[in-house]
Amino acid sequence: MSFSIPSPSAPSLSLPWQKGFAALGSDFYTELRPTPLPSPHWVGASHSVAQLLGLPEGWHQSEEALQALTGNQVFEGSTPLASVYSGHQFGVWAGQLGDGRAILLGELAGGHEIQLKGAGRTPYSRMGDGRAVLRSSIREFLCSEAMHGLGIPTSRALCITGSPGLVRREELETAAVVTRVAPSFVRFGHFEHFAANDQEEQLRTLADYVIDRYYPECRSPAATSPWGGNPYAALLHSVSERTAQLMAQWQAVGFCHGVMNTDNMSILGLTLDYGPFQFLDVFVPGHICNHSDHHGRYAYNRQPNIAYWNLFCLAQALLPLIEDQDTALAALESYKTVFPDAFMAQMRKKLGLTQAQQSSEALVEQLLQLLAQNAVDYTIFWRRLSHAVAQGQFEPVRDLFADRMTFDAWLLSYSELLALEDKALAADLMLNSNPKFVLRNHLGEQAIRAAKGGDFSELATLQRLLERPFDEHPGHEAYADFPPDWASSISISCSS
Ligand SMILES: Nc1ncnc2c1ncn2[C@@H]1O[C@H](COP(=O)(O)OP(=O)(O)OP(=O)(O)O)[C@@H](O)[C@H]1O
Ligand SMILES: [Mg+2]
Repeated sequence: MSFSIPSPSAPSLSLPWQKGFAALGSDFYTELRPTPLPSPHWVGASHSVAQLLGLPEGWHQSEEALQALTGNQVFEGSTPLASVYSGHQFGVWAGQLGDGRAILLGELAGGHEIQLKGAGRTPYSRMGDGRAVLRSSIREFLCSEAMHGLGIPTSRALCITGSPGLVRREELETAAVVTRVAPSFVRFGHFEHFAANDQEEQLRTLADYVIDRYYPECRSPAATSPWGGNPYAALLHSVSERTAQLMAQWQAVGFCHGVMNTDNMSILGLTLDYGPFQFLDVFVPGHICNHSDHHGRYAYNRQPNIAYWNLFCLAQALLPLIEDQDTALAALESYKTVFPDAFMAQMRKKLGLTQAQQSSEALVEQLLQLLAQNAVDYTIFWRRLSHAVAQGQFEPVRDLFADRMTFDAWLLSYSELLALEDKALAADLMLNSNPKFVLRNHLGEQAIRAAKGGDFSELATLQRLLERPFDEHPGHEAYADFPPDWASSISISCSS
């Protein structure tokens, strides 16, 4: 998307705000205005999110939009707020947290909440400055839209605005604001907050709000009957299954979140909070993407178990409403089958297999071992395999493995299962399940370096590729290539 100079004659953005989360009352949040940033400018925007929100053509030409989405003025009809939540961070109860730098502008009539990340201090900022830097904002913006392009549930990002205003991290950096969009930004930590403070009335109000708005089926007899008629257990069960599905998608695409604290877990099963995330380059099951995660709690291969641990925290928080511990535990039980089943379903699609065969499980297990032992690039392997099935030519895949004999043995077993499939349909399924483009760290880094120098074209190019990651995009092969040597020296921490 290109930006024109804001025109004073651009129409005023009259947006249809409605009371959603804000209707819960002041126990749940603090109303406050964002803190202005000097001389804002556009950095990037998502046309598809603008369409989702029903924004008028040319919205990004409006000075009002630029100022309001930087937090320098407030849209008419919006009542900005910061919500309170708590949470477990790195497995330890952290007490009260809350939106320390995210400010919810409100909810639009279509049911989309709009939130500014990096819009200034709030009562929940603790020692933080309420800001986000350009670097981390670009990563959040790009990855939100990349995940959507991959078909993985996520918060979305409408735009980034930048400012020459300075923020101190390891060094001085410039500030930016990401406008995030989601049906709800409620986290597990919101429930933990009211449970920890023995505020059962507020806990119930929040749970009722989430059920009525996002999980109305949890009140149906079919959903509540396994749980003695309890809708809160039905909610826990639904959240657990959605989370299991999300983990299956993360694992299948090779996504490491990096900070799976309970305050970063969406009650809607969305990917939330893009901090030190990483898409795997080489397949290393124990890969730790967050430089600050010294014990590897959030390593790639631990994510499904951590999600279950987090769900257990949610179950504990909901216990006053569910009333019975065995029921709460039972509501989580299906995670243990839904996750592996969903993961296998994802892997079968990646292999172009449409039928669930017992032998496909062993095939996937052997393959993952082979990928790890041979230090194979995860995304490139799957894309090459998809083309190999399409063209019947496996040499480019074989080239990725040092241990060719073991790979050949695997290929033989795979070919037997593939022989049961329609080859063209299998190849098509694979090319639509195995992305050519993922947001590798070094690609994000290149866009960030250019943007720091005032050139946002690299960001726009990368965004365009990631929005349609299964398309070939001829001429952009470099973006689908192996990472350069310097990629391994990129260090991503919680600093953002
Ligand atoms: N620069 C900052 N200023 C104020 N609060 C911050 C800052 N950075 C993080 N926090 C707060 O610290 C807590 C944990 O931060 P975490 O990194 O998980 O979230 P985040 O990246 O700020 O935001 P979100 O989860 O909304 O994407 C949250 O309460 C968050 O608001
Ligand atoms: Mg967070």
